[in-house]
Amino acid sequence: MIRFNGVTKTYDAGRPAVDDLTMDIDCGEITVFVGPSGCGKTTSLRMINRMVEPTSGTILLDGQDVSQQKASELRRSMGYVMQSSGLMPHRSVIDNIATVPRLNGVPRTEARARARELLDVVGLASELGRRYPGQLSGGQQQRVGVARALAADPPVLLMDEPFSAVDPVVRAELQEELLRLQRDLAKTIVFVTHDIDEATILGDKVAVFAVGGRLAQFAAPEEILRAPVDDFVAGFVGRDRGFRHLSFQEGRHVTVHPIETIEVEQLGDPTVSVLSPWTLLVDADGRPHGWVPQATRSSITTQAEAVPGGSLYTRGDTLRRALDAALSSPSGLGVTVDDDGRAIGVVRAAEVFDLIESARVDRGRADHNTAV
Ligand SMILES: Nc1ncnc2c1ncn2[C@@H]1O[C@H](COP(=O)(O)OP(=O)(O)OP(=O)(O)O)[C@@H](O)[C@H]1O
Repeated sequence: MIRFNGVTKTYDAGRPAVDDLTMDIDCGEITVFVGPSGCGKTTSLRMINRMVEPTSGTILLDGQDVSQQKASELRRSMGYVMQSSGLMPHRSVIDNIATVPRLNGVPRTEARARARELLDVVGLASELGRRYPGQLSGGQQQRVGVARALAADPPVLLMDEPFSAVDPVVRAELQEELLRLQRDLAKTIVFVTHDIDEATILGDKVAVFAVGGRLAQFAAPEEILRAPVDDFVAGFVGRDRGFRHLSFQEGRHVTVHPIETIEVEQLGDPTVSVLSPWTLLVDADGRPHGWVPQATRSSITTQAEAVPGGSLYTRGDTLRRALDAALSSPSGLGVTVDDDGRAIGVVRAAEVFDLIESARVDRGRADHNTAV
């Protein structure tokens, strides 16, 4: 566990960058520091590995005061990933990943072999290992940054806005990847971001910092979205918090209705009759490829002429995903797929709303019972 005990950092004589921070960060979880620019997130993170020294207060790592440990050793014992990936441009990807093990005295061949394994762990093809960082995309560089941080198998990973320099699609992939990795590795991860969406997606716990380095709320993301502790947190969490909160409501009970489908090869075949106003176009494996409206059914002969579909809902995923699938679909029907991506039916927005409403009523009752 990492314990901040009344930690204050004042850089100049002025206002503290971090003000009397007291919090416990649990092992094996992702704790996210989030807040507006300049509120002390990075300073707090860097005090954990002594890149920054506190002005007062103590930080304990598994009960040991970090100020009593050698800063260089402490830093090497924790993985650190930052926004710019921080890779050394004149070293190959493999040698970048092998850096810390080499500093720790691991022989070169062993360190490289481990680095190759890590490429696979972070989802990169092994041939990329021979390239230089400048020959990789931004997203690939960030994956290498994660691999490098994992190379010495540290129990603690410090991540400072690691995904903020990549485009939203790559960013979402990297977030998924980090969650997947964490399911296997169960590291203690402290992750800094200014993006509340990223914080609620990744965090087991989220610490919302206010300007002036004050910890405004520290709780599970669901609680922060449902019950922000003050106006600052409510404002920071933003107008969409009701919608975001749906990410924490499971969609197990959403009804999946059957839907008429037509295979790509059947397009333009006059003998294939279609009755529904919207027919789902699928490939030979049953994967969805858009919609065929009844009105234009006879004129559509290729997949490219079909109406593009919305987001897909994987059965059992959250209510947010179910609702998004329905609302983003041109037919108003959210295409639902199984774990292999095969279409199994559709969900309706109105029915998702009914589930949201009954969950709200149940929660109200539970809160009432707790109160009495
Ligand atoms: N080395 C430094 N010297 C002086 N002041 C600093 C230094 N580093 C940070 N600060 C100040 O401390 C405050 C907190 O900065 P910090 O970088 O920790 O915030 P942050 O929440 O991580 O911000 P951002 O999201 O913009 O990175 C800011 O007012 C910043 O200007």
